[in-house]
Amino acid sequence: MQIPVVDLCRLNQSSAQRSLMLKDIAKACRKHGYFQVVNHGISQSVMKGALEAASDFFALSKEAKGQFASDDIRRPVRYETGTKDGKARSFLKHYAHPLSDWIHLWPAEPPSYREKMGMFAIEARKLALQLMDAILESLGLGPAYLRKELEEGMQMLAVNGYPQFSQPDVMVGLFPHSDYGFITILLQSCNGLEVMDHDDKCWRAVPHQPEALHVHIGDHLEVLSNGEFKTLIHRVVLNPDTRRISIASIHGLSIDEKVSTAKELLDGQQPKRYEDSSFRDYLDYLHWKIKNQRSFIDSLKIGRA
Ligand SMILES: O=C(O)CCC(=O)C(=O)O
Ligand SMILES: [Fe+2]
Repeated sequence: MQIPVVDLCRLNQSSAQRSLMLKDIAKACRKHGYFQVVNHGISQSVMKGALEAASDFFALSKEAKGQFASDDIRRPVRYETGTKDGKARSFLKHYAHPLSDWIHLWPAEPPSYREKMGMFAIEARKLALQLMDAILESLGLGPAYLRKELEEGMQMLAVNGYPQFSQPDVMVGLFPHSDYGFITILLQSCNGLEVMDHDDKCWRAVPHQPEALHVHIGDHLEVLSNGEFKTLIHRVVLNPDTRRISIASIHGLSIDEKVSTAKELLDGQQPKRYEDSSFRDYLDYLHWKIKNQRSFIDSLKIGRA
């Protein structure tokens, strides 16, 4: 499969190169809802360090990991594990921005966890701000659109561990879903991520490319763009050859800041198609959601009860 690739080198070259890159970004976001980014500025050692920290965390005793266990999705640091309903994933989710507000709540074991994961969090955020700037500009919203709000925005790291398993019809890693934020930057240790094609609705595997990072659109960018860019449905299949680690860095506005469709994109022909909502609204929605109810993004669509 042809994966759209964005080379970030071109961001800082001539303005002609930059506008070509913005066109590539807009095309990838509109047609696919995802792309791979290369020359992104995050060093191999920082990426390797984060994957090692994650792997060392998952190798800790049940008791050590259990102190973070909770099924209250509103907690800022939360561990969950287990094989249930045909899926097998362990994860540690933690808020990551502003780092000094949260890092002391992250695991103190393994001893290098905070440092290695913290480095990745900082670098991923820098990249996310650059990408979001470019994505919003590519939508026709002036440069620096929402920059202050995004700089003060939230970052959540989902650190995922999946077992090796070779029967995809018996057990998967993660069921189809979309992420709530503007964008997700994903680092993966090996294959396993699959994305749903916007056109034919078939699943496509996203190959692991060690030097690249996968980026996809989340619910709140669909809202901001009035549906011009669609959130990406994705899932994880278990790898038959090896255990798998992934780190998803999810970026959005701060917890109580409502995301509204950009007024610049609305007119008589293009009425507003989504309700405003914040990250807290998303958490509340998931908290109260009755099984099998609509997804968060569907719940925001206007006029489609
Ligand atoms: O493990 C992956 O590749 C994806 C993880 C994911 O979708 C998530 O944490 O939201
Ligand atoms: Fe996800």
